[in-house]
Amino acid sequence: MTKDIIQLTDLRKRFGESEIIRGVDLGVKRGERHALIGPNGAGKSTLFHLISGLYKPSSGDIRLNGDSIAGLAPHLITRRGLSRSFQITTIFPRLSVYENLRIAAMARHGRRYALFSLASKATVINRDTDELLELVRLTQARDKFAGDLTYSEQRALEIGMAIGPGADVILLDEPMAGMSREETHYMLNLIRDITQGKTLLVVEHDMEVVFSLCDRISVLVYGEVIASGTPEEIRSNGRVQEAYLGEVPA
Ligand SMILES: Nc1ncnc2c1ncn2[C@@H]1O[C@H](COP(=O)(O)OP(=O)(O)OP(=O)(O)O)[C@@H](O)[C@H]1O
Repeated sequence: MTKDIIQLTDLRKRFGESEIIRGVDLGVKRGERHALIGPNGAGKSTLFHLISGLYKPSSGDIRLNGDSIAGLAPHLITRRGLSRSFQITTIFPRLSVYENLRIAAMARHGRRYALFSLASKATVINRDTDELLELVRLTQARDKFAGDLTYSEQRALEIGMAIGPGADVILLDEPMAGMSREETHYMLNLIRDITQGKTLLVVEHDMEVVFSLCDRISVLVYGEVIASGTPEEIRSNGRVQEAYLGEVPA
């Protein structure tokens, strides 16, 4: 089995005349935390949409665990063990925190679940939901409407929804967007915890977060990966310094 759990090969995406993803080769190793960074409009969200199945590639390949998932529908990709969160909030505001997470926990058992008896279904799902509540640190808020949570609690719930189905690979799109320093710190610890033993691919603009959280970083500029490496390698890369104009922490 390949070491790369996600493998992109000469991946391209065109919208009409414009090629937004221009021949991306990228490997994400099993068990690593990998950041995808790049200036606004570089194509980071587009790349996430391609990996998670929201967009179909114009050409090239996407492999998950060695198998091609290029062009598969999002729910089929989730079933193969890849979940993502979105920049926009995807929780159900008029359901409680517990009910939201219960929906995500139900997705964990897929078709196998239909074979359980009613009683064991309830037991397994309640256990998984309690575990999720604790993992995203929302046990105190379990009975609140999701819509009444603070902003950072909503983002934590959203991450819970993304990991609920039990994915090995988690894609997070700007998890720190709009957060204060304190909230960022809280979220950073939470992400460290929930991605323990899993693979994380994260798009994030906060360079301090990227450099402290991730094992490897890839830099996307105008639809091309200009560098991929450890934080040290990325920090000392001339092309990255040029693209970032000193935003990379020393
Ligand atoms: N559906 C679409 N149709 C046409 N152009 C699109 C579409 N989606 C994205 N683009 C274009 O692709 C380019 C890359 O957009 P994308 O949102 O992927 O960048 P990004 O790196 O995620 O930016 P940001 O950091 O600002 O979120 C932009 O120029 C955008 O206008």
